[in-house]
Amino acid sequence: MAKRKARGRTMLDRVNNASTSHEDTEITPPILDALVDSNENTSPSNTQKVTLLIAIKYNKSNLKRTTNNFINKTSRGNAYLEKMVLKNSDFYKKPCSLLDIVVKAFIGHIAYVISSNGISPTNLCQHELVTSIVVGRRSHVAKDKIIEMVIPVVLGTKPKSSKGHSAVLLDEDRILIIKGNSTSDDCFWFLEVNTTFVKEQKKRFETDVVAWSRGVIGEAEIPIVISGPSGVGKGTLISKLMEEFPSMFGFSVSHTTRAPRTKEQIGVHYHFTERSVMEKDIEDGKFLEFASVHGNLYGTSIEAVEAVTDKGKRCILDIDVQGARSVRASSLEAIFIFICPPSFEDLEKRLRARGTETEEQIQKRLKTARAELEQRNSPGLFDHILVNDNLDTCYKNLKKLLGINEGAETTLLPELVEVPLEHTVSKIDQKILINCGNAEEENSSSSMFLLDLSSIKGGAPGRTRGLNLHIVEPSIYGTKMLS
Ligand SMILES: Nc1nc2c(ncn2[C@@H]2O[C@H](COP(=O)(O)OP(=O)(O)O)[C@@H](O)[C@H]2O)c(=O)[nH]1
Ligand SMILES: Nc1ncnc2c1ncn2[C@@H]1O[C@H](COP(=O)(O)OP(=O)(O)O)[C@@H](O)[C@H]1O
Repeated sequence: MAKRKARGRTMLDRVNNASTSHEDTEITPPILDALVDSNENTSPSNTQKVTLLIAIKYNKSNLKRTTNNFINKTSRGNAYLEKMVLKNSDFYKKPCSLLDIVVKAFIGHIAYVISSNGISPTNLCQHELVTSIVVGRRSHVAKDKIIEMVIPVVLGTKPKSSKGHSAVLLDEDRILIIKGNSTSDDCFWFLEVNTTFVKEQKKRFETDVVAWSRGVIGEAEIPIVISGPSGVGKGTLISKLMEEFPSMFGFSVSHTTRAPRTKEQIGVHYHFTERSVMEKDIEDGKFLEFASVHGNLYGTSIEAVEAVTDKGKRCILDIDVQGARSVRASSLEAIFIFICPPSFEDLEKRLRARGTETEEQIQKRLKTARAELEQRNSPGLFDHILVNDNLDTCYKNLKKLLGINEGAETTLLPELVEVPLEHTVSKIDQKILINCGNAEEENSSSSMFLLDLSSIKGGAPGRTRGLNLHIVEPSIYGTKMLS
């Protein structure tokens, strides 16, 4: 540790010395000066795949830089340093708080600035991680290095307040953010900048888009989409599954504009909402899918799916066939099951016996049901079709295809560990070494973790699953797996 620190200082000094002329440059938001341009010796000849991350602490009184810690890694072995200069410009509506830690990652010509504390022109979220994206077109660089700044549309639930974080550029698609002072269930976040989902959203919004996805330790299974005509027994089957395996499954609570039924609870069965509110949220990209069913709007919010995954549970979605089609077309990986009635007459009987709809509504549902039943064999849409004739038999078949054995164990949540504010990270292929030891102690072995990202799945919209976290035990040159 001590060695790494000393080497870092030397490299930073070199850049400082090589570029002192930039010290006084007045810099436009967001306060970046890509000094690397003036220092070709340390910058790679072309900057297509370079990671550069520096965390700097700023002092409230005079905003002087004090280098706290930096990590310098490149995916090609090339390395260059870049310095950030922070000026107390008009850009800041308020003075910097005591410690602002800024982390920046370059992907090609784009610099992603991830700040802990309000480094954003809007400066709205003082205590939230705020994402700004800065596009610096280095080929057109004149005096001022940064010629364009873009605040992207930020999708997904953001990480909550953090005093500091480090970051690792994983590939050209996503940046891993490690929050300090957090436990491992809320510590690992992915800022997706160019994944398939983000690319789709960029087209949709016609602007820059980034998306947050929380990393979940362990092998959470992919979500289950259950579809089928109204009254076939979807809700009944889902309730049985959740009652028998409460720690294994969680229900994605949809939004709907329809009125609640007598026994339905807000936030449990549905989030009942106004059409105008829901339409605005859809417009803002908060929904994974939505559809107009029987004259009402129904939709699955990204947050609804994330809320289940965050609890380490497997998410179940009860959605209509249009919704299933949208999810299939999206980047959310899932298993798709269609529940079929033994006959149309049985379906009608069940709908009537349920007694929750007026005759007019029943007629609407039956009409839709015919169309839905026709689509069950639509190529590539459903993975399984289950006939719900005898309820117990159908339930057994459902459990079988989900791979649940009789008397299955409930899911064990992984042991939690804490990553402190002060930590360093390094990356070797898909493995991230997180050193939380005291920098002054050479053999601070007690808090070193290895985060293995080689089997990650999912991602925005929704969580990134399959992270494996190990405690590194240098004394025996081994690791202990936590997930
Ligand atoms: N696309 C989509 N469909 C949904 C969603 N939530 C519920 N649905 C579907 O909307 C339809 C009507 O649901 P509901 O009003 O609860 O009536 P029920 O199916 O007769 O109990 C059903 O086919 C549900 O699967 C959703 O979030 N998205
Ligand atoms: N296999 C079955 N045989 C007879 N009735 C059933 C069966 N499965 C469900 N039901 C009943 O049918 C009605 C509709 O079921 P429900 O779960 O509400 O359907 P959905 O959620 O698909 O609209 C309910 O009254 C339920 O008790």
